[in-house]
Formats: sequence, C-alpha cells, structure tokens
Amino acid sequence: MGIPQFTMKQHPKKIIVVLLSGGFIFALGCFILLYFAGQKLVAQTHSDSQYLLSQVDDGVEESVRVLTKLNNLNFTTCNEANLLAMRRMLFDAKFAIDIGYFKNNTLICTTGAGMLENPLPDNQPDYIVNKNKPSQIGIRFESDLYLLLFTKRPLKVLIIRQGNYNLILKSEVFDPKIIVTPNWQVFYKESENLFHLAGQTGIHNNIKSNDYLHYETNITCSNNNRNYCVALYLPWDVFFADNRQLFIISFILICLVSISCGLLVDEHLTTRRSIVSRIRRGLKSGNFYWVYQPIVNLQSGKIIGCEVLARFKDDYGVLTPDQFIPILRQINLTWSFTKIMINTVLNELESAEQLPSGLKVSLNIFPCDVEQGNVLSLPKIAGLMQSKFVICLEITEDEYLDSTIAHGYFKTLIESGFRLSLDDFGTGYSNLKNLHNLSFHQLKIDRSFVQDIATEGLKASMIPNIMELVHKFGYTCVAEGIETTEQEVILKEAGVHYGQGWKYGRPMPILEFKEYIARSIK
Ligand SMILES: Nc1nc2c(ncn2[C@@H]2O[C@@H]3COP(=O)(O)O[C@H]4[C@@H](O)[C@H](n5cnc6c(=O)[nH]c(N)nc65)O[C@@H]4COP(=O)(O)O[C@H]3[C@H]2O)c(=O)[nH]1
Repeated sequence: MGIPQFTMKQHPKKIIVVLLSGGFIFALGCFILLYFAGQKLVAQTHSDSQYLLSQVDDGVEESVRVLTKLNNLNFTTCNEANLLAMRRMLFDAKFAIDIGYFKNNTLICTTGAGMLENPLPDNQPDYIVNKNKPSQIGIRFESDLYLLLFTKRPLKVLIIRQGNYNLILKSEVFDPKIIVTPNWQVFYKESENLFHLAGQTGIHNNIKSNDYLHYETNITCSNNNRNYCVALYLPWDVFFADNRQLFIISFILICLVSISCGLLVDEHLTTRRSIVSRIRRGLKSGNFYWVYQPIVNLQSGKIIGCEVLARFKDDYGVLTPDQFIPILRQINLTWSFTKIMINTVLNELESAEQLPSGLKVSLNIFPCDVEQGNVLSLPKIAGLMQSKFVICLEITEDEYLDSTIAHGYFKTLIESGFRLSLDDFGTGYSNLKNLHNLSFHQLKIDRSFVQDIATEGLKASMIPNIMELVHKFGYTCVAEGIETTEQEVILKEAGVHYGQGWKYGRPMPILEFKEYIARSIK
C-alpha cells in the first residue's frame, strides 16, 4: 500500500524559517566576505606602503652613497675630472637624474648642463637637515624645478645636498605602477613637522583628520630611517575594481550557498513534517493518545464496554487513523505502537477507580502482529492479565488471518483469558472461512452496513444473514457506526446484541469517559 497523499495546510512559519535561514547565511556570507575584503584591503595598503618605503630607502641610500663618494674625491673646483666623476656616478645611479657641483654655495656645473655660464647661488638653509646627523644630507622638495637642461619642462623633484654636491631625484621615481594605491604621499617627519617629498600633498593630513575610513589608510615610517614615512589612502571602489572578479565570484557563491541552505532547510522541514517522520517522532514524543468510545447493550441501553481508539496530534496538526494506521504498517512499527497503546490505556484505566469491573475494553490489534506472533507476548503483560476489565482484542479482517499459525496463536490468547472480536466484518477477506477456522467470540458489523440502512441498500439487506451466522457460531455481535434511532431499532430487531456509535457517544478522553460511566450508572 502506498503512503496516502496528505495535503497538510502549509505551515506559515515554514516559509519564514526558510527565508530567515537563507537570509542568515547570506548575511553571514556577506559579513565574512566583507571581513576578508577588509583584511585584504588593509594588507594591500600595508604592502603598498612597504613597497613605497623600500623605494624611498633605496633612493636615500643611493643619494648618500653617490654624494659621499663624490665629496670624498675632494675636488675644489668643477673641472673635466670632476664632471667625469659626477657623470660616472650618475650613469650608475637608478634614481638620480642630475648631479651638480657647488663652490661657495654657488652651483657652477651640473652633469646635464656642464659648466654654467651663469652660476646659481643655493640656499643651504632651505634644506631639511636631520638634526641628529647634520653632516649627512639635506633634502628639499621642489614642486616645479626647471632643470637647467630642460628649461621648458618643470619637474617635481627632490634636491638632495651634501657638501659640495647636490643630486636631483625625480619624485615620480617612487611611483611604481605595481602598487594598487593611487593616493600616496612620501614625507619627511621631524618631531611634529612634516615635509612633503613625493606623491600627493595633503594625504597625511586628510588621514589624520579622519577624512577616510580607517582600513582604507596606512601611515608607516621606514625602519632604516624613521624620518622617511609614507601615508596612503586606498579607496574601497579602487580596491573593488582591482578585485572585481574575485568579489563577483564570491558574491555569486554566497548567493548560491544561501539559496542551497534555504532549500536544505525547506527539505529538512518538509521531511520533519512528512507523515512518516511525524509518526516516528510521535511514537517517541508521546504525540499519540487514546480515546474511549462507549459500547452499549442494545436491549437494555446499558453501557457494557468501550473501544479504545488512537488519536495523533503534534505541532503540525492532527493525523487521523486512516492516515497513520497504514503507515505504521508500512514502516513496521505496529507492535511498538500497540505496546505504547497497552501501557497508556492500562495506566489510564487503572487510575479510574469508578469504572466497573467486568467492563469490556476492546483494543485494536494489527493482523500483521498476529501473523508475526507478537501477540503471544500479550499474556506476559501483568497489567493485562490482572486487569479487572474484560480485555477484548479486535482484529480487523485481513489476508494474514487466514492461516493455521493464527489459529494456534488465537488459541493461546483465548486460553489466557482474552476475548477475540473480528472487526469490520464484511469488508475484508474470506469472511466465512475466517468465521469457520478462527475461534472468535464476537463479530463486529462494519459501519458501512449500518449506514446502508437509511437507503435500504444491499449491505443493509445482508444484516439478517450475518445474524444467522452469528447465531450459528454462537458469537455475540456488535454493530458499529450507529448514529440514528432508526438504525438502532432495525439492528435491535435483527437481534444485534451491542451497539457502538455517535448515538451513544463519540470517542472521548478518559476523564470524560469516567464522567460518562458515572452518569450512566446512576
Ligand atoms: N461515521 C461514524 N463513525 C463512527 C461512529 N462511531 C464510531 N465511529 C468510528 O468508527 C471507527 C471504529 O473503529 P474501527 O472499526 O475499529 O476502525 C478503526 C481501527 O481499525 C483503526 N484504529 C483506530 N485506533 C487504533 C488503535 O489504537 N490500534 C489499531 N490497531 N487500530 C486502530 O482505525 C480505524 C478508524 O478509527 P477511527 O477513525 O477512530 O474511527 C472509529 C470511530 O471513530 C459513528 O457513529 N459514525
């Protein structure tokens, strides 16, 4: 038998849970992406500033080396030998573009222009001089120096002076194309004073006045000479543009992971809510409970017993026996279910002292548990054997019942004091064979026969024949599903002993059933 298709009302919380979990993963993914992007941005600014500082260090180191060497040659004037020495040094240099020679603080020759016709005085005090090492070098930024060689082209340069020589560094030499940061400034720092050397002016000040986001900026000074520093600003959008593909791929992955997570949660919730898993869980978490429907003597109208019927309710709603009974069979949990039923029902009935002894309590038993011999453990349940009630086992007609094995089991059950009732008579298999082979005490006429009475249908017309069989085999007979007085009268006339149905009471919880009994005993 297939699992019945059960269309449960869509749980409104489910869509919210799915959206929230997908949204949470998306937010988490974006947060992680932003975190790592931020880390990468910080690392990029750091590596850019380290690169710039290494350039600055190399430039300063080259300048000191060149100027020291030239000064050590001790030329006292600019002659061919001095110019040759200067040009050789320039040839070897990486950063320097021109070297000049001073006599009495007046520039008299340069590598580019040779001997000057009009010597130029230089203002030594303009240079920034490291107070701790005054003899070393002085340095100065010229925003638009017209080099004597290229008078029409002003250059942004650094002029570095030591002794009788100066050296010109084009500030663009620090501007390598391999760094990502477009906005950087190299400066010389002495106490609180900053002297711009290269790059964009004002970057340092903007950073200090918090014009930029913290992780977009970096200020670092050289390890070799703490006075030379770099300030740089790498804006988000530039960084993003540089890593666009990486970001887009990461973002798509985050979206995919979020959607997958939402789908997984959806799948998980659907499975949780599927009937099978609800039933499995329900057995463990006590979502099954049992109700009691009165059975009355049709002649006297007195209650003689009850049928115990299972109910199911969990957070997702109610399942009817028509839904859970076939599934319990399908997943082979019938016996576990029956054991829980017996435990629960015994506890409930034992706590109800006012119930009269001898009350017939009908318990539904699965035919497959008969076939598998599980019912043989019933006589070992002390609560059942010592009960003050008459325990009647209702077994639905089924193909399993038609077997010699079942016959043996039934014999044992009867010898142990159980009453046996053939349930739903008229709806199952090989009715007459079962009646003949298996020793039942009672026969229960299915409610479809009773409901047929109003329309005088074929089934209703068969009731007298059923009663003939009942009398022949010496059974008692219960008719189930009695709703009207008309049905009751006809069944009574047909000789049916007992009746069960809404006319006498719907299946009810134990407390209600106790009150029902108390009322009917009065
Ligand atoms: N229309 C109508 N219906 C009435 C009337 N009086 C009683 N009924 C319903 O008829 C069914 C009688 O139970 P059943 O024939 O043993 O048939 C039961 C029984 O075969 C099975 N079942 C229920 N509980 C258990 C259980 O604990 N164990 C086992 N093995 N089967 C159970 O599920 C079947 C259906 O149970 P329920 O849905 O509870 O349906 C019950 C009951 O609620 C009435 O006047 N009119």
